[in-house]
Amino acid sequence: MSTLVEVRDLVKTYGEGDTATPVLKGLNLTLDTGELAALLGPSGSGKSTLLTILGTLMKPTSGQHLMLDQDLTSADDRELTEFRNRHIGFVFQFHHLLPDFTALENVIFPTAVKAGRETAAARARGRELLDRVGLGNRMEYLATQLSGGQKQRVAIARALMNQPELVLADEPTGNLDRESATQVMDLIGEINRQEETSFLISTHDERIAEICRRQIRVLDGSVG
Ligand SMILES: Nc1ncnc2c1ncn2[C@@H]1O[C@H](COP(=O)(O)OP(=O)(O)OP(=O)(O)O)[C@@H](O)[C@H]1O
Repeated sequence: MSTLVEVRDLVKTYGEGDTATPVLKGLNLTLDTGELAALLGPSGSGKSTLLTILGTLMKPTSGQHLMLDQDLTSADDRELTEFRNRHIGFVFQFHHLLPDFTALENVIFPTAVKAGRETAAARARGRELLDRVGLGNRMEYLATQLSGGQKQRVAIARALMNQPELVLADEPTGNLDRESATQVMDLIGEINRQEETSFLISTHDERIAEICRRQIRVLDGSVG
């Protein structure tokens, strides 16, 4: 397995002076291609902070962040946006689907907007992904006509549009009942096995974490 992501001595402190809040305190972590890893840790331990940095949405205060052998710590905003669009997908606790649009439109719009147009290829990929996540018969449903678990499966399809090497998921099952949560995790596991996409999934749910092959625990600003 090859190394996909590497962070070394990662430090993140919010604020300055009296209000400075150190969150990550020299964290080291390596993720390989094709990993399925759970990110665990008490509330406030810095899981979301780490995911936000790994997603290139925020820079660390100090430390090194490499992905696909590129040094992202020294990249500028334009380079980071391009890198993120090509290589990283996101799934959040709340699906953030556009309510007045169909499942298919929700899957292809973010990519279409970034590309400046909606192509036939994007529509074909969107349809294929919705089939993959078991929503082939719901493509034309509006987001508001879908259940919570179905919406989250649309969000997973959306995250996969650009064939990212890494999908970062921040409590993707946090808002779902047990059965839907298990279905969403089974789906993530299946995609991970079939496509070699690495997943890093923050969760409070040990049952969800056990489904993952690796458990990464954040404690006191570093990985235990
Ligand atoms: N923008 C910010 N400014 C100041 N402090 C912040 C900011 N974002 C997060 N924090 C603080 O950083 C710490 C870590 O927050 P983070 O959201 O990363 O934790 P978490 O492990 O994801 O928590 P949870 O499991 O509750 O979602 C918390 O103490 C939080 O208050």
